[in-house]
Amino acid sequence: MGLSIHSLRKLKERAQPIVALTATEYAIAHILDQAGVDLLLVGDSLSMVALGYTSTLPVTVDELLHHCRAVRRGVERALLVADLPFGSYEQSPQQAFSTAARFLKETGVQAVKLEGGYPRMVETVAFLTESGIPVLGHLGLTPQAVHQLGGYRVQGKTAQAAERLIDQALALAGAGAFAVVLEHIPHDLAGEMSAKLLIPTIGIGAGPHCDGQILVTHDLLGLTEKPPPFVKPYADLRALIAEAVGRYGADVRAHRSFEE
Ligand SMILES: Nc1nc(=O)c2c([nH]1)NC[C@@H]1CN(c3ccc(C(=O)N[C@@H](CCC(=O)O)C(=O)O)cc3)CN21
Ligand SMILES: CC(C)C(=O)C(=O)O
Ligand SMILES: [Mg+2]
Repeated sequence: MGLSIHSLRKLKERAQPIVALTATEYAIAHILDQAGVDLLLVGDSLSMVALGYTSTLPVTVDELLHHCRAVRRGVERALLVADLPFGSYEQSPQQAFSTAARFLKETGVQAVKLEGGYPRMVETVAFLTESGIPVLGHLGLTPQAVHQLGGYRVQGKTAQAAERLIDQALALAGAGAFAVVLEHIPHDLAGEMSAKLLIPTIGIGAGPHCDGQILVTHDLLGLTEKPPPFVKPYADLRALIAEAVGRYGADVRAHRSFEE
């Protein structure tokens, strides 16, 4: 049996950090799952890293469903979560339910993530969880609101904004969210929120005091041309791929055998 939302809660209770990453397709997802990642998110960031758009806004429900089906075939152990894309859930709890139900029915993901909090998304999270759909919250830098926020800046810097984030996180937990992503907020604030909440926090650019961490896999592996400033690169696959392809090209052009 793979991990469930309850396994994540137990990890928090035992003070064991949750390891999370994004997944976009079958082959890499299989490697990440076998490597022991606890949670895999088919994030709408694939709009940028896999589809080449300049924001997360253009990716459609049908495109994300396609990626979720591919990832699902590669994942046995990790809890599999799908981002609900911009425009597919904000109108009403009913719209969110219809979209989320498609993800669960058509792809086999176990939960959905949506961005935002007070007051509308709290109501939506309650509606989904009461309908049996686990929801991962997402507060702080919510990239689908990039035009509202005026860029991908740190959020929650003033005392008032910090207070508001804490209130929203508590409200999402009260509405039944099984965990919440905290993106690009001050590290001490993320620590305070992690201590106040019974549900796990999963940070990205939010410091080491969260109950878990998530990164975009393309950033971790060094496949992104200009990754966000909070990413520590663990590999340089761009260089590795360029070098391998260079050697292959040299073999081909020299009529060298490349079969043995
Ligand atoms: N590949 C990738 N990785 C991510 O982590 C990611 C995405 N894409 N797409 C959606 C959002 C966008 N993210 C980002 C992108 C840029 C910054 C960044 O450069 N921040 C600067 C200031 C930018 C500004 O003021 O406009 C900073 O110093 O905070 C932060 C988060 C995080 N998310
Ligand atoms: C990085 C995470 C939190 C995300 O929302 C995404 O990849 O779309
Ligand atoms: Mg996302």
